[in-house]
This record gives sequence, C-alpha cells and structure tokens, in this order.
Amino acid sequence: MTPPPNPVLAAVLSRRSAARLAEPAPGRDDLERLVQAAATAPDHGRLRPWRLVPVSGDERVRLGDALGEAASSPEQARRATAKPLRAPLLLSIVHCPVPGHPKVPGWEQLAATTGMVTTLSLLLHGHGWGSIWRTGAAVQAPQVRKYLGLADGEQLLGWLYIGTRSTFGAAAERLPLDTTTKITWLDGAHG
Ligand SMILES: Cc1cc2nc3c(=O)[nH]c(=O)nc-3n(C[C@H](O)[C@H](O)[C@H](O)COP(=O)(O)O)c2cc1C
Repeated sequence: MTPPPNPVLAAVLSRRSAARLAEPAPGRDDLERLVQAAATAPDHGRLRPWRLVPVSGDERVRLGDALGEAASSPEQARRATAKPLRAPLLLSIVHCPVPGHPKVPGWEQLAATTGMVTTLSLLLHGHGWGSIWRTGAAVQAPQVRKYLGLADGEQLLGWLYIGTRSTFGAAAERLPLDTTTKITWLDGAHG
C-alpha cells in the first residue's frame, strides 16, 4: 500500500532557494510567528544564541550603501550597493554565542543557530514564501556591522533574502545524490 503523502517530506523535497524574489514579503506578525516556530530547532542548553535584524523598504538602500563602502573597487561597490534590492525583505542573521559556556562549546551554538535558519527557510517555504541564504565577505566588514548594530562577539552569518518567488528564473532540477555513500553502517552492510 502506498503510504499517505507526508507534508514535512513534501516541503523538504520541494523547497528550492530562489535567486529572484519579488513583493510581497511576509509582514511583521507572520514573520514573528514563523521565527517563534523556528526557535524550536534543536539547541543544546536552549541558549537561542542568535538574533535577527530585518531590513526592508528604504533600509535596503542604506544597507546597500554600507555594502558599497565595504567593497574593494568602484565596480564591486556598484554591484554590492544593488544587492539588497534583490528581495523585499532581508533577514540579517546574527550569531550571538555565549562565550566560555561550561557545557555548550562554540560549535554547538553555531549548529543551533544554523539549525534555526534552516528550519525557518522550510517554514517560509511551507507558507508559500521564497527565500535564499546569502553570505559574502561583507559579513565581516566594519561598515556593515556598524550599520546593523552588531556588538563585539556577535557574528553576522549573512542574510535570508525573503519574498515571493518570481514566475521566471525557475530553479534547475536537483541532481540526484546517492546518499547511501554518505552513511557508514558499522555492521558493514551496504544499501
Ligand atoms: C551558510 C550559507 C551561505 C550561503 N551563501 C550563499 C551566497 O552567498 N550566494 C549564493 O548564491 N548562495 C549561497 N548559499 C547557497 C544557497 O542558499 C542555496 O542553498 C543554494 O543555492 C542551493 O539551492 P537550494 O537551496 O535550492 O538547494 C549559501 C548557503 C548557506 C547554507
């Protein structure tokens, strides 16, 4: 008998990052609800070592100015300035590790933050929104850190660009990946 369709599996398999995102983006209430849900991602010590800084509307122009100031050539500056305009909402992902935690080392805290972001992108997809996680050298630029108000010890992990999928520019087919080669069964059996 064919098992009933599983909505979680369907969401995982159908999610694709979207390079082009148009208006609208989720509103404040929608976003806060989805972040609340994403915050249930596995997190050793429930530290929630992250915070988010949404950038939308004209704020994107100011973020673009900071990215432009951080660029290393006029041509790069021109391109960097326009980057935030690729989506109506950019969620800046700020990792805020607890230093010297007695039980939860830094790498586990980073894993918790990235797990939350992945969960959020799936939830966004499940609610009909498109997104793509983008980074780049600018995450370390003092101009960008200053604009976003990052404190010492906080790490910018890039932005989740969020909006509505454009009808053009569909994602390429996923290449098949043989994940059996990624699993090492200790009883020596294969497949
Ligand atoms: C931490 C992180 C940073 C990323 N940074 C970029 C980036 O700067 N530019 C980019 O095009 N894709 C970036 N990606 C990859 C995309 O988010 C996306 O996963 C990739 O294009 C594959 O598409 P898919 O999610 O549909 O499989 C990043 C992914 C991760 C997890």
